[in-house]
Amino acid sequence: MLNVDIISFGYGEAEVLSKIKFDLHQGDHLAVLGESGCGKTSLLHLIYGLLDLPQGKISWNGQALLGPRFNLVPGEDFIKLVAQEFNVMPHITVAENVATYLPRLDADQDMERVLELLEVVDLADQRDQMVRDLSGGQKQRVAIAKALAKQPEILLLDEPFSHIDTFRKNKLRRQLYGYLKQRKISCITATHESEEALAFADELLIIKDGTVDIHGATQTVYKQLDNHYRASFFGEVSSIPASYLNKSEGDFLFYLPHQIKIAQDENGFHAIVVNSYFKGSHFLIEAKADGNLLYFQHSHAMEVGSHVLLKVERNG
Ligand SMILES: Nc1ncnc2c1ncn2[C@@H]1O[C@H](COP(=O)(O)OP(=O)(O)OP(=O)(O)O)[C@@H](O)[C@H]1O
Repeated sequence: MLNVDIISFGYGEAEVLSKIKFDLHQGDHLAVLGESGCGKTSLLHLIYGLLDLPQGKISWNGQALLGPRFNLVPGEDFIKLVAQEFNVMPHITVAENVATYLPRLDADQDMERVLELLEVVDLADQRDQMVRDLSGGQKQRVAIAKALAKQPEILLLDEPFSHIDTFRKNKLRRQLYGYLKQRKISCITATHESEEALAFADELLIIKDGTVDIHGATQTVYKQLDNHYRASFFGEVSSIPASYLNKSEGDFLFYLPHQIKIAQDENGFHAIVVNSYFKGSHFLIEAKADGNLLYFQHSHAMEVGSHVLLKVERNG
């Protein structure tokens, strides 16, 4: 089990992370979400041991994970990090890159392992290509295969599919996260991609202003997207005055598009359609209720200026 207890961490005087405490069980997948600059990369680098943590403690199965002050070569054998500036060697082939960390005692066995990993990241056909000739997304996949070669117990992925097109992304995610689950490799991903977090992570951790905004099982967190910051990772957020909803919990309540519906009876609040955006399977309708912009889904485009009566359903 991974135990993270960051009391305080900063670069120099400025504090970047504080009071971040969580455990992650073997084989579980945690997705860390947060706005740019909130400290996701710093968190991964602390866990990996690229940074020293003066106040707090991080350990894996009881063994402290220490920074460069204590560990001349950062990182332990059982933990791998695929950083945003992925670490690949350009002047050797894809297969040779992946084989870098293998024991090299049995060439056939090594090649079998390399091919298995290249299948996971969909690069088997490129195995003899020089890495310098690959695209950014392909290099990123080589870095992932390389990190997996020696079967780590924990894999840290910083924006793992940022360079990869949507077309390929979904298949890769299924293959990679499926492989990690099957091998019980714990995984922490820092990501902006809520879809990936929802579909593949067991737990979500949302960081705000350097500290934990919410942490818990994915579906539990999803049911508690009740502030603007949290909800904004999962779609367009509508801020609706509590008075419209006859509620007294705060000035505004926050809803995602699928939680706002057209009311079929008179029990609703009025809004005026401002725009319709085609989303493929549906339209996203932008409407205004007094000065507040709202977003909801609808099966077809709506005429600009038309009146709608809306209601909300938190679990809709
Ligand atoms: N080496 C450094 N020296 C000083 N400040 C740094 C250093 N690295 C990061 N920071 C600062 O620490 C804060 C957190 O940065 P970090 O890269 O951890 O955020 P992030 O959430 O990963 O951002 P992004 O999503 O944009 O990658 C930022 O304000 C950043 O400017």
